[in-house]
Amino acid sequence: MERIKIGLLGFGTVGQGVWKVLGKNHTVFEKQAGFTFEISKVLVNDIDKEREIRLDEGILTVDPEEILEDDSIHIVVELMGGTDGAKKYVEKALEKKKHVVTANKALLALYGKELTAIALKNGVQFRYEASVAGGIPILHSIRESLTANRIQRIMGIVNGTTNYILTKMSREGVRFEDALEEAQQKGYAEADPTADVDGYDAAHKLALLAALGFKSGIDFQQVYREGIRKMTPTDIEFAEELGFVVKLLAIGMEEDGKMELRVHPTFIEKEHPLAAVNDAFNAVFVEGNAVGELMFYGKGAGDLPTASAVIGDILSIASHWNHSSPPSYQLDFSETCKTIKSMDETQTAYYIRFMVKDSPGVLGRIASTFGENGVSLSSVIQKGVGETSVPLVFITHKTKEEAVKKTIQQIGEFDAVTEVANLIRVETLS
Ligand SMILES: NC(=O)C1=CN([C@@H]2O[C@H](COP(=O)(O)OP(=O)(O)OC[C@H]3O[C@@H](n4cnc5c(N)ncnc54)[C@H](OP(=O)(O)O)[C@@H]3O)[C@@H](O)[C@H]2O)C=CC1
Ligand SMILES: N[C@@H](CC=O)C(=O)O
Repeated sequence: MERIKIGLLGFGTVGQGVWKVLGKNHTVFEKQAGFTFEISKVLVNDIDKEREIRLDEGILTVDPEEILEDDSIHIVVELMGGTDGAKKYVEKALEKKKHVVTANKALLALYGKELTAIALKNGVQFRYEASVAGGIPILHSIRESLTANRIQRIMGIVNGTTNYILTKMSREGVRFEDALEEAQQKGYAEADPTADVDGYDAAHKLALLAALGFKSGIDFQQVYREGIRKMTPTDIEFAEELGFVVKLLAIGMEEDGKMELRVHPTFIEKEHPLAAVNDAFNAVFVEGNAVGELMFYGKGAGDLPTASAVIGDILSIASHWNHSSPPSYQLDFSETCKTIKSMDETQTAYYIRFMVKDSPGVLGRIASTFGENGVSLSSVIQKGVGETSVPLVFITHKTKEEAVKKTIQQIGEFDAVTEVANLIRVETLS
């Protein structure tokens, strides 16, 4: 049986996952693909580092040229993360006419268009199913299975680390720092976890989903992004009391050629299908004009689920091995980017928490200011009578963000208001 040699760039959580799954299921792959697969070289930073899997001497290297210049290696799998080094190596691999598989959403969101063009020029495949939602086959589904639709909405929990942190904080009252450390130990977090916590990772994934779903180019800088650092135990308790759970949502919509692309912590009703998605699980809700509403659910991070998607890509490449023109599996990176709406134009409901001096008439004055700006309210909660500064919480009905910001600015100037403590968007089912 012919042997396909693979060079791995990176042997961390996902790289070792790929090694394990290839070892575990290799007979199935051989039968299915008609090839044997061998990981012949693995690039790392530090050969002597303690790892769960110890490789035979000679496989690990710190020299990328041992993979990129080796003509017997046909597939390069980039699992090192980061953008600069990864871009340089992926570019070179494609120029050397090697197929490339990557799980690196940051790389794709910033340089996907360029790399796709190089792959096309060299007649090789460039695949990245693992880059969005780990083990969930979401890119393939949108790209292939849902192609008969005009996709109108994509909304999901696409970052396992933040979902793990929010689940632990809400259910077990675990501190933010402790929950993050657990997520890092489990291999969910990026090498620099600010990418998770500050919403960059989810924004990279949303950019890719939008490119594919809404058939647009990507301008990553225009994706609105907020992370979960501002989530306090106080806001999580209010969410619970008001019948909501907090999730970091990636929301994309397209209408009349205009896209809305935003990532932010969101209150969703407990009955919402995404409310039941906990720990490092991901879920992506897709709405198409023929199929209606769909929801994809599964493990969005971790060694084996991510390896499942990476190896799926390797097997797809193998299934077209001797074809003269392999299918172009490209996102629509080549298209120009559709207009992206500003946040001021966005319409949603809001949770707003002020800290106020508990004096007569404060609540009435604040409520009237909302009314004067055309923002109608659906709930109000005041806590801790008689204290010097107490929380006063409002939930608005759906309204334009511009009006909400203007109202908050006016209220923030009242003497009785000591702090505009938080603003969190609310997505409802209706
Ligand atoms: N973890 C997850 O659940 C998921 C991760 N991804 C993506 O997969 C990729 C890999 O993630 P993950 O496995 O978690 O990352 P890790 O940090 O666990 O592993 C990174 C690996 O790459 C090596 N590496 C990093 N930079 C260099 C460099 N400049 N030169 C040589 N080797 C280098 C590291 O070497 P050394 O071992 O010596 O430190 C390590 O082996 C990332 O793009 C990530 O976004 C995608 C989906 C899920
Ligand atoms: N750090 C990412 C890993 C998968 O993409 C996450 O937490 O989702």
